[in-house]
Amino acid sequence: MSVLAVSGLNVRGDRALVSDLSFTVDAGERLGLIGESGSGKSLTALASVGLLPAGLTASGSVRLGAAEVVGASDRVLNTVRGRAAAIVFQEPLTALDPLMRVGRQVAAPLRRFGAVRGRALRAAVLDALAEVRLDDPARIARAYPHQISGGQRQRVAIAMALACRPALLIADEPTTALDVTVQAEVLSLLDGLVRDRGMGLLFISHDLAVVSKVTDRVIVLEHGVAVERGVLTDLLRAPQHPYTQALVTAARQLDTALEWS
Ligand SMILES: Nc1ncnc2c1ncn2[C@@H]1O[C@H](COP(=O)(O)OP(=O)(O)OP(=O)(O)O)[C@@H](O)[C@H]1O
Repeated sequence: MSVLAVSGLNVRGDRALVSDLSFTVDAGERLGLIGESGSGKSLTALASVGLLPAGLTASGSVRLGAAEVVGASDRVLNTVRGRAAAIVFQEPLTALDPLMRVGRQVAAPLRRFGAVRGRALRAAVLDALAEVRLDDPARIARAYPHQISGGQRQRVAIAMALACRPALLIADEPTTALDVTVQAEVLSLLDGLVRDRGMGLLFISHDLAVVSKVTDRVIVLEHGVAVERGVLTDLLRAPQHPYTQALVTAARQLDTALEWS
């Protein structure tokens, strides 16, 4: 069953930003959306949950769980956001309130979706922080976002996204702002959590090497248009579109450079 079904999606501002895009993500399936900066990846993610910025409009169809997102009211969207899909953004501070202790922030979705209170809620917060492999969850829960590292903040953002038990996790460049070692740890964390929970994953990145670590199937976006799609290993072996060929060559060159460094 599809947890997300996008069909003929168009996003427009004063020009076409995403054009006639169609794809599905089934439960337990991982789809990578790859393309350079400005290719429409984030807008696709935002349109999928009905969060396009003001001034942009979507047409076509986005079915998220049981709801049609395109044209839906906020009332309808609020019933699916969080539960049907949760998003992790590149910059974890987007998801975190700088003035609120981490524990209270993680508690909010747990209270809302898990209906737990009091001591059980405090225990659930610590469990959620431990699940994203944060050492000393009690200390992290007491901290303000600026008192923990970028990697720890991204783990907290992941814990908050997962607290709603979403059927689909949308991860928009979740490791781009992190240094390479932390990046690898967070990718392996995401990989394990998605597998354990049987969630669908829509993983967005400009980096083919990163996408190849967590997804099996990819769509290549160029100027808002899907120019190639397929199983990642096939695409790496025999990219068809010139743009995909350029992405694969660039990733190989980087790999070779790293091997030699
Ligand atoms: N609020 C907006 N109003 C007008 N145009 C926008 C708006 N947001 C994004 N765009 C344009 O839409 C296009 C796609 O943007 P999008 O953020 O989806 O790209 P992206 O592939 O996610 O890139 P990046 O990796 O840099 O985030 C870009 O040309 C961008 O300038």
